[in-house]
Amino acid sequence: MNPLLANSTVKSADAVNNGNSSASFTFAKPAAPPKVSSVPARPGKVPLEKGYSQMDWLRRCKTEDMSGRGGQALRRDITLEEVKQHRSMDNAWTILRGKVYNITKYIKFHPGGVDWIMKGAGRDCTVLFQKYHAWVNADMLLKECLIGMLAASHPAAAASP
Ligand code: HEM
Repeated sequence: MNPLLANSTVKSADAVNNGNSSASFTFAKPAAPPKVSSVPARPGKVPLEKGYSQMDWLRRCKTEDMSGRGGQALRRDITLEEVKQHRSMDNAWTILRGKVYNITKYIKFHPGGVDWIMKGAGRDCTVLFQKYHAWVNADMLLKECLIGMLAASHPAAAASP
């Protein structure tokens, strides 16, 4: 009989040593494990296509024009209305802490998957970003995707440095 199993009845060592075969004790039935929801607490990372790791991304950032600025200076006049025009897979901008990024080329590299990052396309993704991964260093990862800053008149522009 396995004493680790619920309600196993075994003779105690004293009982055996004393020849008192009537002494015995019962293991308490362990509490049932807590019910676990089938919905994960966090959505988790998705498998990415070969060649789409964060290391691949950083390597490509050294040679490709990721922002689409084509060497033009950073802008300081981007409005939310303009950002809203860029919310498709092949043309996606987002606002993060007052900065405007062209994330089109990053989409397939996003470790959380395309669907998640597209929720931030054409809008301010700061709240979503903070919710899922406030620790991610977007300044570093999206450095080459920077187009400019939100126009100073926009409330979210206050978050820009
Ligand atoms: C726009 C810039 C974004 C960047 C640079 C970015 C970057 C990343 C990185 C590096 C990870 C992996 C984190 C890890 O290793 O634990 C990740 C995971 C993830 N991201 Fe993003 N992300 C961005 C936007 C978003 C947005 C807007 C959403 C939600 C709408 C989102 C949702 C997620 C989720 C759900 C994961 C999986 C988290 C997990 O591992 O549990 N991301 N992202």
